[in-house]
Amino acid sequence: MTLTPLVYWAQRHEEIYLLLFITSDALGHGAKGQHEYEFSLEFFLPVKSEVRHKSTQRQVNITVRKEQRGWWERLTAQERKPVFLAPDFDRWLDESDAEMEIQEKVRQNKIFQHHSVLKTGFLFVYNLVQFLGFSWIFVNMTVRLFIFGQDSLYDTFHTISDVMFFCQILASVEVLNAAFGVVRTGVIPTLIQVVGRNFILFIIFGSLEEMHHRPVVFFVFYLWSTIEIFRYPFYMLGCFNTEWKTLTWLRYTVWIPLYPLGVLAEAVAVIQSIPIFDQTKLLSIPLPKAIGTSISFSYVLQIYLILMFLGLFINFRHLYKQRKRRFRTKKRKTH
Ligand SMILES: CCCCCCCCCCCCC[C@@H](O)CC(=O)SCCNC(=O)CCNC(=O)[C@H](O)C(C)(C)COP(=O)(O)OP(=O)(O)OC[C@H]1O[C@@H](n2cnc3c(N)ncnc32)[C@H](O)[C@@H]1OP(=O)(O)O
Repeated sequence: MTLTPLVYWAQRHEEIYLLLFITSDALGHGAKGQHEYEFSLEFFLPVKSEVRHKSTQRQVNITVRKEQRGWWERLTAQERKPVFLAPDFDRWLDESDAEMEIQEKVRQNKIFQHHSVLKTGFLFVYNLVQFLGFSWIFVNMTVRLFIFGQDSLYDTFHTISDVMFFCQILASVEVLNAAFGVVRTGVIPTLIQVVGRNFILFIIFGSLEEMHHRPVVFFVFYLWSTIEIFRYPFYMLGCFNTEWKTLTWLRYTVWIPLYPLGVLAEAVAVIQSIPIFDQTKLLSIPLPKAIGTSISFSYVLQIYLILMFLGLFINFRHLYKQRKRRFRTKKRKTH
């Protein structure tokens, strides 16, 4: 038995919406089981041949595009409305409301485009500044290593630290970017990365002069900057939705040896600093007079050593997932 569905309709200047309700009692037939549904409409004016539709078990949504933009005084060519046809009040708008809806969409679109240009510009400049900073660090350290050999390991802090301070303070922006959804990444891995590095830079190296001449500074700075000279240009290309395959591969591969080595170098720095904090009592936590002593900062460092390996585990897993995701989907243009 062929049934006629209930058809609800609404229009916009460019489209017609039809909503078909497929119920067995459509138009009062009250029949059960599987049925065929059929209806025909002669539209008021010509429409385009391509039709979009989405169905669920009980309804079908159809969108038909008008051949010419405009407002129709009715849906069908014949003046008498077919019995199965009714207005879709959920989507019904009169002509002026539909016009306002279009204007609102255009306005929203403009705002979105404006925001998107600002966001891209901001990210591009941020990544460029970081790239230049870390490149300067990397090139400077490499050249000094070639010229001065082993001696260069002992004065890394004095030659490099100002630029490293600048880049790492600026890197805090990445936590905000992640937190406010400016980039599609997790807050926790970014926070671990930024807090972890800044702890080493400002507390271990920055506050202890005794650490400034240690070769460990060289290894930590070199490992940090090596990944960043690939990561930031990768993001710069990403701002324009493009990529260079080799760079992508490097960004998502070089961390595999660098990250554990980086954490190892940072751990060595923390371990080397423990006796210095013990001797100097720097940053020690004072206790009430009744107890009469203070807690050495080295206890905090021991806890930090454990956190470091936890951080390593979380970020290693995160980077591994990002790598898998990246090499699974190849949706970007390649150059
Ligand atoms: C809660 C506080 C606890 C503190 C505990 C402290 C524990 C300490 C542990 C410390 C361990 C840290 C050790 C570390 O310092 C050692 C080293 O760094 S060694 C050197 C090697 N290191 C690395 O390789 C890591 C480098 N860093 C990173 O990769 C990132 O910082 C990280 C957050 C770890 C991962 O990056 P992300 O999640 O952003 O991954 P993606 O690159 O895949 O990006 C995801 C999407 O976001 C887009 N994006 C991200 N940033 C930008 C940007 N600046 N500009 C434009 N676009 C950006 C990116 O393109 C991706 O988008 P899409 O998916 O569309 O391509």
